Amino acid sequence: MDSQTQTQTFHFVNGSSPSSLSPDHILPQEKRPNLTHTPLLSSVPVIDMTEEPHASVVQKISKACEEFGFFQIINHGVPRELCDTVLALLAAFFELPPQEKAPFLATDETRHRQVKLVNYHVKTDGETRVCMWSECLAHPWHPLDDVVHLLPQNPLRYREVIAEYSKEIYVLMKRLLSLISQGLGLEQDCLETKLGETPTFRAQGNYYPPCPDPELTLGLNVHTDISALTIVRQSEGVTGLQVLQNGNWVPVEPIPDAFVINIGDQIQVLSNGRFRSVHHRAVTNKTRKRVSMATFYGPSKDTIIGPIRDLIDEQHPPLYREYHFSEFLEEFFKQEGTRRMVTEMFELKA
Ligand SMILES: O=C(O)CCC(=O)C(=O)O
Ligand SMILES: [Fe+2]
Repeated sequence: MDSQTQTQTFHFVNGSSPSSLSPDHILPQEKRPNLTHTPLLSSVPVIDMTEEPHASVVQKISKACEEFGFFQIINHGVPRELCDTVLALLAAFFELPPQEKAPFLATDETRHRQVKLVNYHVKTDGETRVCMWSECLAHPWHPLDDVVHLLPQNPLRYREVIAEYSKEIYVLMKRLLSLISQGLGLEQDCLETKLGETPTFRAQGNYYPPCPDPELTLGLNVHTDISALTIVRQSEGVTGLQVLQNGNWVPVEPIPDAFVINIGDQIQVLSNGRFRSVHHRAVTNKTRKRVSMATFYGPSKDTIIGPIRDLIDEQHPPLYREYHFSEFLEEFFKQEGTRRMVTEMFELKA
């Protein structure tokens, strides 16, 4: 047994042990992952960020965003040790005794807190809540100065290491936004400008303990990311993230020292549907815990989002209407627990 295998120390924040699957984690038949039907043949493209010429990186990213909405990057310049430390510290936080995690737990009253521990759920038949097999720690990642004192103090180095990681991710995020803009045939700074001067920077650390019966539950329910762009660092050696591709769930295999990048709903709209925000989910596995750190970049509430004018012509009429991002968020919260149809609400019907 290696150090990844056992997770005896993990307890859900409500004190329950992950060694048995309580009824409140069991999904109704039609929402279960159906793992035996997962094809292993194809996965999302892997792009070497140092490849020459530069135009070929732009072209590969653009193709991946059109076809998959997801890709992985290697040789990205972020120190590997730093990323490993982030995941190790996240794991250490979730493996603290429940009473130490409890102050971070979001309740109905505290759900607007900047820093919060969330156990997501799905609402089945209107009211019944099924809990996901995960715990998530959500907080801003940039700028950190205003919130660093609200982040966990245990493990001891969490604040300091997140601050360092945040600097690296900031540089990478801007670089990716520029490459994606170029892939759309736009000026390098176009997407960053359209996403506004005061973007929203949210991070979510996800912890999935080993699960006694992965067929009956999910780590994270099917969703698209409502922001613009996501950078995910995932544990090595454990598969869990799956992406919907032509009606099949395709695993995003962990590649050493890679980041998973995905397009969110706002770039789908800005690109007038050319780049896709794709449904994805996290499944669990029987023997190993899995940890991931997702960092999101999105607009602020008062930013106006709509298809970029340069991408619209007679052959490409606008597919979406313009909206304030606050409207998008309102719709998102209204649809909580149901099938995600937020982007559809802003579609212009021919
Ligand atoms: O755990 C993962 O790899 C996926 C996380 C994710 O989709 C999210 O946090 O939005
Ligand atoms: Fe996601």
